[in-house]
Amino acid sequence: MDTDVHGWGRGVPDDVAAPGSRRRTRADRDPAAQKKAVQKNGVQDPHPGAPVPGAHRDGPSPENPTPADTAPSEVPLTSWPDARRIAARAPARAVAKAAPVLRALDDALGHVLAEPLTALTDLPPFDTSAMDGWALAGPGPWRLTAGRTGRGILAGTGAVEPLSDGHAVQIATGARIPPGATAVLRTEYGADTGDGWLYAAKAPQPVGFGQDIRPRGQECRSGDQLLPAGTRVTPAVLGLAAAAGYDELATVRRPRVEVLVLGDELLHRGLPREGGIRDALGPMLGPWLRALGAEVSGTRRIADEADALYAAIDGSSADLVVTTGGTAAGPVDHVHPTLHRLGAELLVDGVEVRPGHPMLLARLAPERHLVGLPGNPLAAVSGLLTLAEPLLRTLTGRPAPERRPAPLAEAVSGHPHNTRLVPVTFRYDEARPLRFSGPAMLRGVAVADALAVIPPGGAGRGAEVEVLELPWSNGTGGTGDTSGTGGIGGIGDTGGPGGSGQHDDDDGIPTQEGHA
Ligand SMILES: Nc1nc2c(c(=O)[nH]1)N[C@H]1C(S)=C(S)[C@@H](COP(=O)(O)OP(=O)(O)OC[C@H]3O[C@@H](n4cnc5c(N)ncnc54)[C@H](O)[C@@H]3O)O[C@H]1N2
Ligand code: MOO
Repeated sequence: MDTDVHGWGRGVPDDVAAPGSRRRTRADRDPAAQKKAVQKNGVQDPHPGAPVPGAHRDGPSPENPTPADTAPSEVPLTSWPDARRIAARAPARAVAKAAPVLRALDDALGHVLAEPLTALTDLPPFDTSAMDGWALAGPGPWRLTAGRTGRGILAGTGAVEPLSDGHAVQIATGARIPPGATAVLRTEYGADTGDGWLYAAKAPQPVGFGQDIRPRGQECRSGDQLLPAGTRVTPAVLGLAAAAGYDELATVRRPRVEVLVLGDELLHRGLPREGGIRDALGPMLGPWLRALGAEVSGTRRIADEADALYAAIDGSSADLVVTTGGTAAGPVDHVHPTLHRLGAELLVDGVEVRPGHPMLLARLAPERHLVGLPGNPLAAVSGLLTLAEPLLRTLTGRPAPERRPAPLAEAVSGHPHNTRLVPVTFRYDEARPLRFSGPAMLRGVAVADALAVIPPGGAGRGAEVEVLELPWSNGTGGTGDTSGTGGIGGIGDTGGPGGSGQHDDDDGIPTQEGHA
């Protein structure tokens, strides 16, 4: 496509002309740019001691001029790695203060441990039989005893009688080992001759000391740390916690998030009509934010009207307000002016990333933030993963995920100065870029496992790039054959508009090998 809708590439040389400064002129898209610059540069450092790149918070200097010293409409974008760092650090104080929430085990799934899970008991709590068979004392053959119940020793019985040397008693898996027992003989290895004697006639080898006994504390001792704080509660964690003696778990309070969807053109039912299109973000963001650990208090549609947006943000008590649309310079793009009116502190105002560069992060109050996602749907996903994900990670007390690079299955062209986030699917341990990944498209990301982080300038085939896994991904290389799910080798390139051309989609970025 010839049109450059992104402010870079063929049509827009300003980035290219000033690669060192990487500034863009904001005045053409925002008449309030000068005001914003003053506000952004005049705020107090939210992280004393922490550098806040691109925000010019350190007072005037030749390298770091005041807005008055520089062209007033030029505001630097934040680099993509810095934007993620700033977002991750933004709410640190809130987390430190938040008291953990005690949740019953059956209410804790998906939450995050606020404290380490420490064993409240030894596991196993007593010496226990690993098999159904006979508990033995010393070498055989053994004189059989019936035990107190006449049925041998069952699991869950209280005190057990000691076993004297040369004797055997029937025992069930999980039952307590009687004092004096030296091993367990499995049912299938023993021969009960009916005359009161037991022989290890069918055992493949002599019965060793301690055989098929699980000693007390084999898995853990009381007081051992089983899991660190920050662990997400999975079904397996629930099982372990129960085994270790817990009835309830101390969990991190889930951050409350409210989603405000802006755009009078958005329809909520039926087919697109009369210039209107379906709201793709309302249905997507709530569940996605929940998958990132948030409690979503609601998704509201707000009219393209400044006072309505002001009232919605001002009246929200959420820890994080997420807006969609209205970040650019259109006549009804009210996000920037509204943040200004609210006296909000812009921590990030534009990021060197494609798609999604108009994304923003603001502090509304000491412990309340707003992430402004661009309206183009894939740009909104980019903003979600760049700003909301790190911020929610901190608010939910989760550690940063390990950086997992994956080799690219084919070359991906890059922006000259900006990071690109490209939907990929994992196939045979490689990350395959997906088609239909233009800023306004969701068809690629709907079948993606991750977004690959393409550094400025692009990355060649086989280059190891960072990947941001989607919450529902099976993990790098773990999915095996994904053909038919829209990968390059799947339905994505078998037809349809944009399905066979050299360009990926309307973002104008060639994705075929050799064009990077
Ligand atoms: N003069 C400029 N124009 C634009 C710039 C720019 O820098 N200067 N940036 C472009 C980029 S890049 C993006 S991304 C968008 C961001 O726009 P907004 O955040 O202001 O969003 P809108 O204008 O409201 O919408 C953009 C686009 O997305 C559609 N949209 C919005 N919400 C939804 C939704 N919930 N579901 C589906 N689609 C949605 C909307 O209809 C528009 O087509 O600005 C560019 N313009
Ligand atoms: O690049 Mo925008 O951020 O069209 O999507």
